[in-house]
Amino acid sequence: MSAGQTSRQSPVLELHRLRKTFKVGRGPKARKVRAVDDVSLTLDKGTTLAVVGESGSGKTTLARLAMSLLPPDDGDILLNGRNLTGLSPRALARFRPSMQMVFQDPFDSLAPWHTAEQIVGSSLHLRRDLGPAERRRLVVEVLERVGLPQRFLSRYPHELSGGQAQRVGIARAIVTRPSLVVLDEPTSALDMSVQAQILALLHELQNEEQLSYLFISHDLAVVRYLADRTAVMRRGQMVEVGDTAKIFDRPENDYTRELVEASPRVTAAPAGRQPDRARADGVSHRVRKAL
Ligand SMILES: Nc1ncnc2c1ncn2[C@@H]1O[C@H](COP(=O)(O)OP(=O)(O)OP(=O)(O)O)[C@@H](O)[C@H]1O
Repeated sequence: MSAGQTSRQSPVLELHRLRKTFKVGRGPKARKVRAVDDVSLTLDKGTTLAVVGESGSGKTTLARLAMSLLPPDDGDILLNGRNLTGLSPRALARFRPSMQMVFQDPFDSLAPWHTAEQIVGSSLHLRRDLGPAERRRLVVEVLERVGLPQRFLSRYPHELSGGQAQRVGIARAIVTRPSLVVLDEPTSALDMSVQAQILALLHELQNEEQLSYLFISHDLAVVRYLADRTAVMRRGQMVEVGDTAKIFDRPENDYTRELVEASPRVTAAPAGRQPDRARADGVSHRVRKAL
């Protein structure tokens, strides 16, 4: 497909036969690592697609490709039907507000010398139509939306708890009303009770704003809570993808089965019961209690 081509009623994100190889080491000891090897995936509007797999399986590389932060060696990336592959950095910049990311460690991802207002407002830098008052109004609104009242506007990251900092990270991501939000282990650096609050917030925001999440995670209990569909990666390849309940209850691939069985906190949903994220059947007992 050619760059910039569109199609109607397409998924929010389409990854088509993506490949990415890294060269590791130098000289005669140099070798190639196939970080992402022929991976195709789609993400529909208002849904969550989780990508799981052991460390080094290629999840982060796939997320960076999806965000067009890294060029693929081969394959296509389509956002709302537009092919982003091969676009110049300048052309790509126009799509940046539509693709946002929430990072694992909120403190690492927030500039320490900026206030919450500046951090969230930075996402709006392309909105030249906004005057200072309107920009501030949007920032106040989104911070309230994530549970931070106006007094947080002037706070610096070091004046925030982990959960509050992650709320600022989420506000920064959603203030542009993005088509795609990549959640890169957004709760794994947080305390368990805070984790549950952030998950509940992400779930609520998705329902209200029809957000589409590509969710990278190690925590299968959390995946079961948040994801409609789950893709399992191993050594750069997609070994299985499907509805989350099916992946967890009736995995077809041996590796998926091993992964699910090795995660003690993931329980099977009761027979005959439809997966319902709101009931949080599969979420760990501790997270469920806190929700
Ligand atoms: N910039 C890079 N240069 C060289 N090799 C890389 C680079 N980025 C990733 N890799 C390699 O690609 C493979 C996939 O890495 P990736 O970080 O995508 O996996 P992951 O599943 O996200 O792992 P983790 O869960 O530990 O974050 C690994 O073998 C990794 O060492």
